[in-house]
Amino acid sequence: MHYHETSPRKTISEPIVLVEQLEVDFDGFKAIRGLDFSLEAGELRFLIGPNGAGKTTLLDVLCGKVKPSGGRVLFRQTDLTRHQEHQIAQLGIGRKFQAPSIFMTLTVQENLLLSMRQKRGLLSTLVAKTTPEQRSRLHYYLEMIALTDKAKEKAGALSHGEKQWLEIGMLLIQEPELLLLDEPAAGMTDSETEKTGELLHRISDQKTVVVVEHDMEFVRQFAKTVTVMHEGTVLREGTMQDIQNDDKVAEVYLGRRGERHE
Ligand SMILES: Nc1ncnc2c1ncn2[C@@H]1O[C@H](COP(=O)(O)OP(=O)(O)OP(=O)(O)O)[C@@H](O)[C@H]1O
Repeated sequence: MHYHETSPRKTISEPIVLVEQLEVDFDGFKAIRGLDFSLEAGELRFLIGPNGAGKTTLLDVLCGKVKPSGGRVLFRQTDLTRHQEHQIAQLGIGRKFQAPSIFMTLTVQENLLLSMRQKRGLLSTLVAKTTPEQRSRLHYYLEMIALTDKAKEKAGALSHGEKQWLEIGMLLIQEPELLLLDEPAAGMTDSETEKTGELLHRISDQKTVVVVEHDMEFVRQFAKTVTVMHEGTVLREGTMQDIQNDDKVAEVYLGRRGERHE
């Protein structure tokens, strides 16, 4: 049962995301079945679970890429199921996909400026004058993604990890309230992975962040609250310690690992 059904409303803060009895159907296959999920503003939430559990599909629903066949999806008071993907982005939900969206021949700072202007719907070109407000926003996010020293370098010359941070910066500069990230540390070196974890914590000081992650070491190190998904629904939710000691979670992972010889 959902906590808000039993708890008096005044004792809890309003969730930023509330998903109730979500159903997603792909040509008769139920990828999400009766899923309940909620997020408080300012959370850093990790989504884990075996392959095919529905993690990516849940992010796809939250950003409007996939339309549910049933249930409710609220962002603040807005019913997301009634909105298109671009409208959801305007509402303040930013999604980072695996495919790169940076312009390799432009500099780090030009990429960030383009992203900032896109949000405003201006047809500005790169030669347009930056306002002092834009400049200060640019510097702020360059610092946050630790690329200030590389602001004038071509994005194509960045390391894999730095490119990922630039992508995150391009989302952040549009100032979404909720950020959805799919395996943000995939393919990174140990040191880049560490820095990515720290970046996620810095971001969650101001925004709500959901991270789909397979790297359990990364989750152990940086997760506060973890949601474990299995077969299209939530299996468990809690701290990493709770999750690690849970028999059902172990069964799901071990069973799967056994099958697949991973
Ligand atoms: N467009 C689609 N059409 C049909 N089936 C799909 C589609 N997208 C996902 N699925 C199926 O839905 C289920 C959930 O997929 P999803 O990608 O959400 O899982 P996941 O937990 O993100 O898995 P992984 O960890 O492997 O990324 C899988 O069985 C997948 O094959």
